[in-house]
Amino acid sequence: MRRGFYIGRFQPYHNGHQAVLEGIADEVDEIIIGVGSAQLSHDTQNPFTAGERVLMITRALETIDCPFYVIPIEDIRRNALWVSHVTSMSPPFEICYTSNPLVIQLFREANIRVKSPPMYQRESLSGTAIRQRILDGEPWEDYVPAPVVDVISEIEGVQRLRTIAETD
Ligand SMILES: Nc1ncnc2c1ncn2[C@@H]1O[C@H](COP(=O)(O)OP(=O)(O)OP(=O)(O)O)[C@@H](O)[C@H]1O
Ligand SMILES: NC(=O)c1ccc[n+]([C@@H]2O[C@H](COP(=O)(O)O)[C@@H](O)[C@H]2O)c1
Repeated sequence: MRRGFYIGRFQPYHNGHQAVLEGIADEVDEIIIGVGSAQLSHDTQNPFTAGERVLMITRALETIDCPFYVIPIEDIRRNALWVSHVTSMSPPFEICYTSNPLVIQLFREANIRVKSPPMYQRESLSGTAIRQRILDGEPWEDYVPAPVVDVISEIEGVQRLRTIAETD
């Protein structure tokens, strides 16, 4: 059984993440998606709770042809221990997919194979750009899978982000 691990904050989960996961689905038998910085929510860079992000990802991947698990992972203060923390929370995996330089370094030092997927339309497909569009009142819905639009609507996420931004 070949499992791949993909980590991100997913604030929100967007079409770039979806494209990466569709690619990973062709390479492994099962996917583990780590929802990073799980303890963070209700700030302008991290508006959504871990549970809300789990909902976005689970619904967006409903039709993917690969079994997957979504697990929240809180940050810890010691980078040197972080990979052990991750592996203690996750089903076993043999390859980590990430483009984050610190994550690459930490996994390589732990002798876990790392692969960096290509970036898709990075100018528009980034959590930062999408949060800014929401705040600016510009259309953002085309940059995330349709179920993510539904989840953000269900939790009144647009209003939350705007309210938080006023006080942050
Ligand atoms: N457009 C994209 N195409 C492919 N991979 C992406 C894209 N955007 C982000 N990623 C990757 O997805 C993983 C998770 O990223 P993350 O959740 O931080 O998204 P982000 O869009 O970079 O968010 P933010 O702008 O909030 O930091 C990282 O490895 C990141 O490099
Ligand atoms: N010491 C730690 O807690 C530690 C170290 C490296 C990455 N992380 C987390 O991993 C995730 C990486 O995701 P991104 O690639 O989206 O930045 C983030 O949530 C980040 O906080 C945590």
